[in-house]
Amino acid sequence: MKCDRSMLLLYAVTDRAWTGKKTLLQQVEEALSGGATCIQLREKELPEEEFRQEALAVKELCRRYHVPFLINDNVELAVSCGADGVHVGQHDMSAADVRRRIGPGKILGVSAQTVEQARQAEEDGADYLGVGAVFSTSTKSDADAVSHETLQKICAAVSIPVCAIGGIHKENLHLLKGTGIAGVALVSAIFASPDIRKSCEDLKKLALQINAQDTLEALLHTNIRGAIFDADGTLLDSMGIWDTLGEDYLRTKGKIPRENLRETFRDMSLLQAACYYRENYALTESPEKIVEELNAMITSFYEKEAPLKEGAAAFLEELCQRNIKMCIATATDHSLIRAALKRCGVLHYFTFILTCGQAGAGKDTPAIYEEALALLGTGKEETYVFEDALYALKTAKTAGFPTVGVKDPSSAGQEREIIKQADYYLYTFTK
Ligand SMILES: Cc1ncc(COP(=O)(O)OP(=O)(O)O)c(N)n1
Ligand SMILES: Cc1ncsc1CCOP(=O)(O)O
Ligand SMILES: [Mg+2]
Repeated sequence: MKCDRSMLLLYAVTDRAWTGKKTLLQQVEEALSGGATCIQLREKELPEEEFRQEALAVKELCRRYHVPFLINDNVELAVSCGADGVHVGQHDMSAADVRRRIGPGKILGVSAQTVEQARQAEEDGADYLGVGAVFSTSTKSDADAVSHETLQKICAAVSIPVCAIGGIHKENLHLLKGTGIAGVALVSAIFASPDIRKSCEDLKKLALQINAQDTLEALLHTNIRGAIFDADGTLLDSMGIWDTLGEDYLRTKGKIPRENLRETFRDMSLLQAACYYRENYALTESPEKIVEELNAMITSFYEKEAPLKEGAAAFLEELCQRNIKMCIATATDHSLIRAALKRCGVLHYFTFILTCGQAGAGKDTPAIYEEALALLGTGKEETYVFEDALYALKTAKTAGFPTVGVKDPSSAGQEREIIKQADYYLYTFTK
């Protein structure tokens, strides 16, 4: 029995701290009946012979449920009792030595906290990685913290499946959405629960939802029939223009910007920004002329530069192959978005471009999404709204649309909330 991604979906790692009136064997059976997809026997203090007897009993139980049975740390016991595999960490026997000892047919799980360790483990013959602690945990006092960014990087760096571990429970499991993990490994959320079977059932449902086997892949297997895409920050890597536009403009006038002018575009209209530059940098042009020149720079950016996000073209093609109707819903000028999408070679995927101007309202109300939906002619529950901005995503979600959050640096401060709110979260369009 070798490892595949589905084995890691709901990985129960034992701990006898909470057996109470039950035996560990009974607890493991409850976990199996609740849908655990893998069992790891983790005994840190049990005398060797008791460990062996227990291992044999748990092995038989797992056989009945056709679920892989692994032993933590003790490689010799895993070999002698015929377990399906063994899990070792960075301070245990080296992965390469374990692989030599157990042979090619047994499952080898290795803990990794960094990309380097992950790559090394794969090279040494690991079948899967356990990465954590991804949240704070009191189950393992010496566990190093692993950020979600590192978890995501590890998933992208290796081709073996990865499960997250450490402090995961029902309330925070969704935060792992989109990291690329195949599943979650849990100790206390399962074995400290008064109703292990029910907890496993609930956790498995959540794990299935966030299982980013590939979020893109998962999305394609939903009921999706229509897709409403925001443009800036979602399909186009265009938000950066606002960071530099003010400074770039002043430089064209031979002025040296004294400050970061990003706020002038975030908090002011173009006309207000023009007046601000005029007053603070002694420009002689009228505010209207400055607006015209700023607009020319913006137009040039969309017409000549604004790039498509990596992988977006291939994703749109996949949606198109599946006959999914697509449109754009944007607050930006129609002609600018059209020009950028045309230059990037993806305009033909969209039935139409709808702007907030045309809908008569911004994305703080659902008018644009409702109008786009009516024009697409698909059902609301099968029409997914793709947005990078939290406020827009919330509007669509509140209006009853399934939502897909798309990562963009401009929304970095809101990322956690977007992940929480969105039904799916795309860190990237690349597979
Ligand atoms: C699935 C899984 N992932 C990680 C670990 C941790 O292993 P390790 O770092 O060796 O720590 P201990 O569990 O031995 O205390 C694990 N056991 N399982
Ligand atoms: C074994 C292990 N490895 C990293 S964190 C951890 C403990 C996980 O336990 P819990 O799920 O109760 O936080
Ligand atoms: Mg260990």
